[in-house]
Amino acid sequence: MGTVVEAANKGASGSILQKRNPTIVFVLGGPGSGKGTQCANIVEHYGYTHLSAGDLLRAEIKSGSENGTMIQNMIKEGKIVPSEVTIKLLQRAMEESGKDKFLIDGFPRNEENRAAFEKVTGMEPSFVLFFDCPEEEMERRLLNRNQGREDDNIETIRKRFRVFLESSVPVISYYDAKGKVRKIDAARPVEEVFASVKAIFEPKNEKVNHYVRIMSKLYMYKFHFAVKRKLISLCCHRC
Ligand SMILES: Nc1ncnc2c1ncn2[C@@H]1O[C@H](COP(=O)(O)OP(=O)(O)OP(=O)(O)O)[C@@H](O)[C@H]1O
Ligand SMILES: O=c1ccn([C@@H]2O[C@H](COP(=O)(O)O)[C@@H](O)[C@H]2O)c(=O)[nH]1
Repeated sequence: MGTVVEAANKGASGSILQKRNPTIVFVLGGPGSGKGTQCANIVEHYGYTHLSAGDLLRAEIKSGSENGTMIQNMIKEGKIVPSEVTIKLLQRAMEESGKDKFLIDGFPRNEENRAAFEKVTGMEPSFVLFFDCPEEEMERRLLNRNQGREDDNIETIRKRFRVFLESSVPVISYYDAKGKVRKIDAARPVEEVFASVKAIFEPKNEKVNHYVRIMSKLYMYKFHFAVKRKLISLCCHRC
């Protein structure tokens, strides 16, 4: 049995998902910046499927998998779980969902995660949503989160901040150089942050709304199908 990257090299992986040509948005930001909170809002308003890499890893521990102890130790230390493990979980969740619009929250955590994901799945994110928040605010939020997470203690939180700066910020810089980062000031109240998030997701909605409006108008006028297609292509050149 080889690694997921070896499987990708043999062309054995990524194909089912790739065929569906899914939209992928990576949601990044420091621990406690509010990624999960805002993802829930995006799911509600824009119909994305939310996949939190951290949640998938925690579920893997609970399932009693052979990797459980290793994952638990990594999380306790704020370290990054090997790409193989996280990518397999993400791929499985995407495939099993049957959906085609994903918010991948808290991944990729380092350059190796990023390169392996792109190689294994053959897919890149449409864009990266980056929640920018000062450490003091993130620390306050994590210490008040109260969800019984083993890594929400001051010692692990400090380690997670260091890993974020050293390993995850370079991933954000990589996508920034490609013009794919949408940065949000996450130090504001939840509703204000979501107003900025909406502004990023709205243009796509506009495009769909525009198409739906045209279709319903043409349906009303009972045009011949070929004429409808021509009119849509002329009218939707901006889509
Ligand atoms: N804008 C905000 N203002 C104040 N509190 C917030 C805000 N956004 C989220 N919170 C709270 O901060 C805590 C952390 O938020 P959340 O779990 O969404 O962060 P996260 O970035 O997903 O964290 P992690 O990376 O550790 O999983 C939660 O208790 C949440 O209710
Ligand atoms: O891609 C990932 C995502 C998470 N981890 C580990 O899990 C914890 C908690 O992650 P959250 O995103 O805060 O839920 C993180 O500190 C890592 O130890 C990972 O290794 N890889």
